[in-house]
Amino acid sequence: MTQRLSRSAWTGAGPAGGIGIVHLGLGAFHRAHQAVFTQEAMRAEPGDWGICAVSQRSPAVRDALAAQDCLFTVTERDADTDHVRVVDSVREVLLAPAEPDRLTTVLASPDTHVVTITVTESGYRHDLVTGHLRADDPEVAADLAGRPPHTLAGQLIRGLRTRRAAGVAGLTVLSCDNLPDNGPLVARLVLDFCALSGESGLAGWIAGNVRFPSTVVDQIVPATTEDDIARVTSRLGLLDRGAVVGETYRNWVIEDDFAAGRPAWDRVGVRLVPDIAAHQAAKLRLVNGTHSAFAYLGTLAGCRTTAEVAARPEFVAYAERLLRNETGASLVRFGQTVGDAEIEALLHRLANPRITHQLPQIAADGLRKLPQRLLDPAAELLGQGTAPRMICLALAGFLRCQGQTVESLLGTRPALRDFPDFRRMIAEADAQIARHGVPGVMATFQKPA
Ligand SMILES: NC(=O)c1ccc[n+]([C@@H]2O[C@H](COP(=O)([O-])OP(=O)(O)OC[C@H]3O[C@@H](n4cnc5c(N)ncnc54)[C@H](O)[C@@H]3O)[C@@H](O)[C@H]2O)c1
Ligand SMILES: O=P(O)(O)OC[C@@H](O)[C@@H](O)[C@H](O)[C@H](O)CO
Repeated sequence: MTQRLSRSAWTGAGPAGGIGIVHLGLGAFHRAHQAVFTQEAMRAEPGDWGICAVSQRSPAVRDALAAQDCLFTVTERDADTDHVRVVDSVREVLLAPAEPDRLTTVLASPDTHVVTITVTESGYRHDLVTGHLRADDPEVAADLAGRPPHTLAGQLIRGLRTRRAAGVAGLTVLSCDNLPDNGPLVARLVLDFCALSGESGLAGWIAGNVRFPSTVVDQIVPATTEDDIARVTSRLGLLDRGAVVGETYRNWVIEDDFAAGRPAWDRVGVRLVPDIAAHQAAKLRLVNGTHSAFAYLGTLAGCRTTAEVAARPEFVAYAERLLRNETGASLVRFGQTVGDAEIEALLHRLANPRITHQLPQIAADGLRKLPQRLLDPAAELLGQGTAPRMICLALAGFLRCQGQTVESLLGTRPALRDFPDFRRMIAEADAQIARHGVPGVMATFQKPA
């Protein structure tokens, strides 16, 4: 039997120093992205920035990493080669529902200066229109009633309440989920929680001591497969059940507004900027908007992965129009233009045949993803008198794939109801798909040979 990855089996790991970061949401993305940047930052500038990484629901990743002294591999995979590294920046793993008191203790520790978050769009439990905490969510209500918390806001509040009571200084909370204004969103949710629990003193302390910078994260990291684990095991000679695989491209932009210390992320390629709005809109609209369009239209055309979609010239021609004339053109509001080289580079990323990003993973939870990815640019184009026809095709694909109604889609961005033409364009796109099928509609975008 192959020996398991561990600190005794793998001698290349760095010293197991102290914890300075708590990460909520121990999924694939955190391991490939923030954990790698943090490892590199600690190599560039040593410090106690080890991560206590918290599984929110399932014990699987916690158990896998706990059996490996928290070590795991990240494979950065391009079209030809794999670059494998062992990551040692995670120093403790927890399962939140099983160890709520340990989670509170580490959130309240004076050594903890940063909390990072990747709990997916649905993990915030916010109202899509108001952006406020959904007090009617049963999990939020149960946390408010005083059980050991299960929700993001409940967990943060319990830690911050304990921190304040112990006289410990504030910290920085960094959402790394694909949500617009993700910093203010988390700030609003914790302050809403305080308002609902009647803790105005705590709310005042949070407003004065805790910072919530927004971030933009970018790296395609699909769910790990058994084949990925088998490959890395044969390469390393050690079994790694915590392995993750991602593309070689990796980007992180953070609004420069920290409460206290942080790892030397700026020394390893992380950009700290005064204003993140343009970076955020560009990433959500170009990368995630194209991903969503491919997920719905590609599924209807019988594809299973983004690479299969991006290998079809008619889809590439469609995406070029989407990116150039619509999602890219909408960035003018942020003072940005999108050139051919950028479009080509993005489509090259999506076409990587060795990254098997399953379309259902991207397609899931569309009502929580599409507003920032495709509806906001559509609204801005409509406001300028431009018809967002490529976006409407993607939305028609979404409605068909997920059995949703236009009403539920527009309910996420009610201002779009002011554009009756928008409904008509989505209906026309749907009629085109009904008449010709997605491959037939896509074929109309292909340049003549
Ligand atoms: N994977 C990527 O390519 C990628 C790239 C950029 C950003 N992200 C961001 O990271 C998020 C997570 O991606 P991942 O690949 O790690 O996914 P994953 O499925 O591997 O992990 C998701 C994590 O979120 C937690 N979670 C899911 N639903 C939750 C809920 N309702 N409440 C609380 N916790 C919940 C899970 O327990 C798990 O820890 C994405 O949704 C996205 O916002 C991912
Ligand atoms: O992870 P989600 O659900 O927010 O969206 C799926 C993908 O579009 C996304 O994860 C991308 O891979 C990523 O955002 C690229 O940086």
